[in-house]
Amino acid sequence: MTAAPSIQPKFLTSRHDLGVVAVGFSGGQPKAGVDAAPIALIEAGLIDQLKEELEYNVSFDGQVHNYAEMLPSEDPDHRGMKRPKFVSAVTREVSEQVYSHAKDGKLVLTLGGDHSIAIGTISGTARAVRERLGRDIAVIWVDAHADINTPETSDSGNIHGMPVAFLTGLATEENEETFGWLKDHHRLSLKKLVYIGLRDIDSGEKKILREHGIKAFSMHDIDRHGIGKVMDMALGWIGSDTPIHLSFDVDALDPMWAPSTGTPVRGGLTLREGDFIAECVAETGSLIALDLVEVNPSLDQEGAAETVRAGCSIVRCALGDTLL
Ligand SMILES: NC(=[NH2+])NCCC[C@H](N)C(=O)O
Ligand SMILES: [Mn+2]
Ligand SMILES: [Mn+2]
Repeated sequence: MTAAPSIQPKFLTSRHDLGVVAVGFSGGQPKAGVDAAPIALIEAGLIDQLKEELEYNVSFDGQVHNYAEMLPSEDPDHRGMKRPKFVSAVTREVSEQVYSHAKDGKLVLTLGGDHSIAIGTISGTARAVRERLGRDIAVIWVDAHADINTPETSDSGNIHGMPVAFLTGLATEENEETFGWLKDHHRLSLKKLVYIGLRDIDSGEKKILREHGIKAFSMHDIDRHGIGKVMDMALGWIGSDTPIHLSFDVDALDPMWAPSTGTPVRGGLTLREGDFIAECVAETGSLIALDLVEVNPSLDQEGAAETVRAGCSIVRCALGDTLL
């Protein structure tokens, strides 16, 4: 039996209030099955643990949204993007759901879904925090990938490789139906973005990271300095007076710990390093939102239970489970 976390939240109304959004969405990439992740995580007991062991008052409508009714009748490629209208409509809806929790000062946990859903989650918290506290948020993006392709630099056309470009305004669109709904109040500053765990970055993305001087700690940096020093540097860059949204792609972990994911890359974080990142963010008291994405139980089925377990572990650590 674990005792409740001892975190002192700096930007939330209460230590105990948690909004959960379950996004069973796979339209940002081509592989089916990532939409089943929220159910798998919930069936593994995640939400019950948050209620019973970590003593959160969980607001959750009990629904895993699959957004099938939002599927547009036609959705042709646009600037090379696949399913642009569908992803735009779903992320817009997710943005509203996350916003409605965050505007009340609740911590928000979103269970994905592929990483395109971060267009919704981060825009939702950015807007709520601006309205509620008059501040900008920071984002810690833990991932093997940078997901900062613009439609033009992307080789795949998969929108789960583009969320950061849309959130930061590197990619923009006029049409409301294809991300034109993203306004300034939804956006994230490139200076408030920190990456951890990168090891598979497209050449166009490398150029973007360099040209904009984006703060990024690759696996190379983690090998060189150790995860402890990297977390000190990452959190030092953000500073102690900024609310943090943690967006955790399970493929940041080595496939040894999280094999069931759409774009696995070898040479990743150990589960302990992933948990440590989450614990360090929890310890700051600045966490306002957490995404866990890209768990796909139908890939590498022998590894699915392991991957789900790893995902649950990351979430519990970020919510304070392992802090004294
Ligand atoms: N969220 C992810 N797993 N993203 C993988 C992106 C892979 C590649 N960079 C692309 O643009 O398609
Ligand atoms: Mn990834
Ligand atoms: Mn990702």
